[in-house]
Amino acid sequence: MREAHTVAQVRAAEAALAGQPLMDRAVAGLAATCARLLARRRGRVYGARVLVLAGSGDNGGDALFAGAALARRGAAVTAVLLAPERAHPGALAALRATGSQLTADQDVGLADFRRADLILDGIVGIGGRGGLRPAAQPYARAGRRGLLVAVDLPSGVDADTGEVAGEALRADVTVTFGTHKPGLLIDPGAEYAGTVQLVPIGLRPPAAPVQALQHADVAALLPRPGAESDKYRRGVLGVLAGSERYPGAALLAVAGALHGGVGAVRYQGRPGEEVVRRHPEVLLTPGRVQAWVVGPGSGDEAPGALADALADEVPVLVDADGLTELARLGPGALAGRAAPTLLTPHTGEAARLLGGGVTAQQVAGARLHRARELAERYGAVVLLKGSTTVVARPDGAVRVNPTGTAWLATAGSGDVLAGFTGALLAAGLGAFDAASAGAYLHGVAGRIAAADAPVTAGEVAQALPAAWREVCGV
Ligand SMILES: NC(=O)C1=CN([C@@H]2O[C@H](COP(=O)(O)OP(=O)(O)OC[C@H]3O[C@@H](n4cnc5c(N)ncnc54)[C@H](O)[C@@H]3O)[C@@H](O)[C@H]2O)[C@@H](O)CC1
Ligand SMILES: [K+]
Repeated sequence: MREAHTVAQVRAAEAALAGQPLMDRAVAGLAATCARLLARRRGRVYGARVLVLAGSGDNGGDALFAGAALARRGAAVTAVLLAPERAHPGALAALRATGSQLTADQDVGLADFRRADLILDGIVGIGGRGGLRPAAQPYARAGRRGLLVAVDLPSGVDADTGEVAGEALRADVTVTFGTHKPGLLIDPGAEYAGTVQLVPIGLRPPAAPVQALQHADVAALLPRPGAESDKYRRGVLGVLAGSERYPGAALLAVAGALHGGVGAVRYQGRPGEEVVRRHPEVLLTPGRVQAWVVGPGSGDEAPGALADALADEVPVLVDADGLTELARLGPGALAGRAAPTLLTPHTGEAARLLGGGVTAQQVAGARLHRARELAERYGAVVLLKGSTTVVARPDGAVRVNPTGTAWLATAGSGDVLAGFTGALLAAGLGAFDAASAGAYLHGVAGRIAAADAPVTAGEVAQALPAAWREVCGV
């Protein structure tokens, strides 16, 4: 599991270790990574051209110290100071002692930026506020041929949220210290971070408010039938999806559901005959279910379908047209429910649920904040889909999904996700776990099915068993 902590938590954990050589540990890890990258790229560190961009705080200090370490191994290092009068004095002295060039001339800096083999972005770290300052902005736009290594996080990315106000430096590798920061896991910030490497420095932060699960974590959550299981004990999922107008959504939601570890899927929507023709395993008779999926392709039938599902005191996953109807009704529609509700909006649906003129673009730019806001307002677990899928609980706990491929942005992909995740709910997972495991496996299936080429939602559903096997290591 990757864990991410807020700036305040990092500061508190650092304060608890006052007197320990935290910066030395950070710099040692940073310099070792840079040396490894240079050796891989050009065979050796000796003779490499390295540019250090150093701001006014300890982030700049880390970059300058690492530059000094590389200079001692024969790299030709230039440091550009963005706030010369406030640069870290000890780190400046260390770099000066190697005979490296120091300058405050940004034209020299930009020329070196374009031709360096490796650039260290130490403009600003967890102390950064409010986006890049004007002196740093040209570096976010300039072309380059070398690798860019962000120190702790890419300058311009908000550490706590992943939001980017204006511009940010785009890194190939981010070397982060002590713990991940939420902004490294959540888009748009995550996109700027490249590959993230964690350098342990001995911090002991509290429970992480933001987590990213990995294979073993998800494998531990997935349902496994015991010797005593029969189809009813493994759970039955009810699907209220599809309509005369949109029968495809029903087929895809059911296709996802059939791979989600339930004993049976009970389809209660309109195009029942077609569903059974394609999926003969499906039950059409009414009866008890352990969870509902409602909304994909429900069209005009969404109001009735949503009311039916919410009236049943079992977990309910609301998607697509169900969400549009819920946005019309408002959070009050969920107020009386004792069983969990899971909402799976894309950014447009999330904007509608939030109301008040919030746009899809605003949701995409502040995923963490908006997912938490929705979860709190509706008292429901929210799975906010998109370039980084974020799962938020009403108490603010968040899991960020690390799997997926841009090819998953295809028609019907969300229907498969809804059916599959609903099945995990019916199989007994809590809403937070079902949402995180559902998004995770759906992303792995997308990658397997797409293999770097366009993919259909049906193919993603077919790849779910392979994803399940990969994640469980069988
Ligand atoms: N505190 C510690 O124990 C450790 C800190 N470390 C490093 O220290 C960094 C934090 O250092 P600081 O607290 O000095 O903070 P930073 O170096 O991140 O930035 C603070 C400085 O940048 C200025 N600043 C704020 N926003 C800016 C912006 N948008 N553009 C330009 N300048 C801006 C501030 O005026 C302040 O002088 C971490 O990111 C990490 O790199 C590591 O060495 C590990 C140990
Ligand atoms: K930085």
